Amino acid sequence: MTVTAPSPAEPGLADLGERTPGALVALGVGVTPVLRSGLLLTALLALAAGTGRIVAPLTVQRAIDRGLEPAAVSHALGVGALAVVLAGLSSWALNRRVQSRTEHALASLRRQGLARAHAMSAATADHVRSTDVVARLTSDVDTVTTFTQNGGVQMLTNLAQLAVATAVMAVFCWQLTVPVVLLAVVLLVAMVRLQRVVARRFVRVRTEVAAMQGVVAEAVIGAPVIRVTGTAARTGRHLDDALDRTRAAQLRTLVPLHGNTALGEVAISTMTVVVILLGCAWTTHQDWGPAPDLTSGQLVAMVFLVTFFVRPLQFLVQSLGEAQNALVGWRRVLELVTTPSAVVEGGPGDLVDGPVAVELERVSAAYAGSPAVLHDVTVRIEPGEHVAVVGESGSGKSTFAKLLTRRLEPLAGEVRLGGVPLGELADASLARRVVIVPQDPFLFDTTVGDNVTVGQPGADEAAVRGVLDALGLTAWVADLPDGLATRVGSRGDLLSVGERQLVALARTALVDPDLVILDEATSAVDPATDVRVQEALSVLTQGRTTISIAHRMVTAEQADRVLVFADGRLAQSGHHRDLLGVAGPYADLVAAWR
Ligand SMILES: Nc1ncnc2c1ncn2[C@@H]1O[C@H](COP(=O)(O)OP(=O)(O)OP(=O)(O)O)[C@@H](O)[C@H]1O
Repeated sequence: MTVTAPSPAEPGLADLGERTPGALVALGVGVTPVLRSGLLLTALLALAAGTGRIVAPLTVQRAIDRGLEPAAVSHALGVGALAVVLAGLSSWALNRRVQSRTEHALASLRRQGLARAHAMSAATADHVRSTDVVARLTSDVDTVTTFTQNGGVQMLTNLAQLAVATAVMAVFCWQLTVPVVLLAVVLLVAMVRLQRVVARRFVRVRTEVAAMQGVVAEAVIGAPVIRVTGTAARTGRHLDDALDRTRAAQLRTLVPLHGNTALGEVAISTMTVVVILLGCAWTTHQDWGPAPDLTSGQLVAMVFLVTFFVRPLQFLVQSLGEAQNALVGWRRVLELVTTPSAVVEGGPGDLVDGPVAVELERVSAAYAGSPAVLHDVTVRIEPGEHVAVVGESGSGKSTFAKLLTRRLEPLAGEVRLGGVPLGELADASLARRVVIVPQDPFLFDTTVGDNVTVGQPGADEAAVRGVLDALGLTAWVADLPDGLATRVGSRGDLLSVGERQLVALARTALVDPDLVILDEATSAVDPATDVRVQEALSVLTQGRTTISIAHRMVTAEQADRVLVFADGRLAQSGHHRDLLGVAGPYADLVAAWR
C-alpha cells in the first residue's frame, strides 16, 4: 500500500502577525505576569511624575493674578520647587520599578523561549532555522530592552502628563482646549494609520536582520570549509546581499517615520500658535464668539500648559519607530514562546527495565508538505537483537530511526516499544530508555568528563571512570592532555570525529539505555580510533536491543539480522549470509560495497 495523502500540514512557529498591538501586549503580560504586579503603584508614580511638572504653570498663574506681590512670588517659587523635587523623585522611582520588572520579564521570556525551542516538535524544528530562533532570543529581546531603557518609562510619564495637562486646560479654558484636543485627535488618527505601515516595515526589518545573522553565523561556523574550498568570494557575496536587504528594509521604515515626525511637528506648532493667537485675540476682543473670561495669569498658564500638552505628544510621535520595533521584537519572541510544545509529560506506559522489543505495524511516514517517504513498514525486533539497517541513500533508513525516537510522527500505523505505543511514553522515560548515537555527535564546550555525564548529571567521577574502563577507553583518556578535564572546544572541535564518537559512546553507556540506535559514521575515522570505536561499540551494545544504520558491510555481517530498505519500503529482512544468496537490493548493495 502506498500512502500519498494526507501529508502533515506545514509546521512552523506560532504566527501572531494578525494580532493587534493591544492583543499582543495582553498576551505578553499573560506570559510574563511580573509585568502586571504592582501596576497601581506604577500608575500612581507616573501620575505623580506627570502632575509635578504641571504645578509650575499653576503657581505662575497665581503669582501673576496676585499682581506679582513678593509674598505671592516666593510662595509660587516654594511650591514650584517642591513639585519639581517630587516629580523628580517619582520619576526616579518609576524608572527603577519599570526597568527591574521589564528585565525580569524579559529574562523569563528568554528562558521560556529556550525551553520551547527544546520542546518543539521535530517537524517544526526541522523547518525553523536555528539562527532565526537565536535572533528571536537575542536581538529581538534586545529591541524591547533598548526601548524600555530609552523611552518606555518616559512614555508612561508623558502619557500621565498629557492626561493631567488636558484636564487642567479644560478647567482653565475649554474654549482654547477644544481646538487643541481636536488637532491632537487628527494627529493621533494619522499616527495610528502610519503606525500600521511602520509595523509592516519593521516586521520585514526583523526578518532581514535574522536572515543576515544566519549568514554571518554560517560564515563564522563554516570558516574552515570556506578556507579549504576557496569560497570566500561566494560567502562575501551572500553577506553583501544580506546586508543590502537589511539596509533597504531599514531605509523603507524611514519614509513613514519621517512623514510621521513632520506631521507631528506641524500639528504641534499649530496647537501652540492657536492658543497664543486665539488667547490674545479673545483677551482683547471679548465680543468675539464664545470668548472666555481669561485673566492674564490664566493666559500665561495656558501657554505653558499647551507646551506641557504638546511635549508628550511630540515624544510619542518621535518614539513611534522605536516602540514599533520593540513591539515587533516582542511579537517574535512571543511566537516562539507560544509555539505548541511536543513534549509528552507523563504517559501511562512505563517500560519494564531490560532490553526492549521494537514493533512497527503498517507504518508510513512523511515530512511536512511532502509525500510519504516510508510506506507500510511492518517489522518486529526482538529484545536484545542487533539489527543492521541498510539501503541506498534516500531509501528511508534515517526516517525509520526518527520514528523510533519520536522525532517524526507516523502518518499511519503504530510504533511500539516493549508493547507500549510510542505516543504514550513520557519524554523523560523515552530519553532514558532510547538513545541515538549520531554520526557526528554534538559535544558541549566543556571537558570530556562533563560531556560524558550530560545524560546523568548526578554521576560522579568514579561512575565515569567505571564506564570508560568497561568500554576499554581508560588508556585513551589517560593520553589526553588533561585526562577527563581536557576541554573539547566549541561543538567538540578540538577532538577528531572518531574521538567525539568515543565520548558519545561513553555518554550513552552511562545512561544505560535499553535501545541503542547507532548512526554509523560515513566519514573516515583514523584506524586506531576506529578500532577503539568498534571495541567500545561491541561492549555498549551487549545485552541491549541495537539498531545500527549501517554504511559498512562488516556491520551488516556482524548483525543478527539485516533490514534492507529500498524506495521507502522494507524490501528484505534476514541474516547477511541468507540475503547474499538471493537476487535483490541487498546483493546489489554488497556488490557496490565490495
Ligand atoms: N527533513 C526532511 N524533510 C523532507 N524530506 C526529507 C527530510 N529528511 C529526509 N527527507 C526525504 O526522505 C527520504 C528518505 O530520507 P532518509 O534520510 O530517511 O534516507 P536515508 O536512507 O537515511 O539516506 P542517507 O543514507 O543518505 O542518510 C528522502 O527522499 C529524503 O529526501
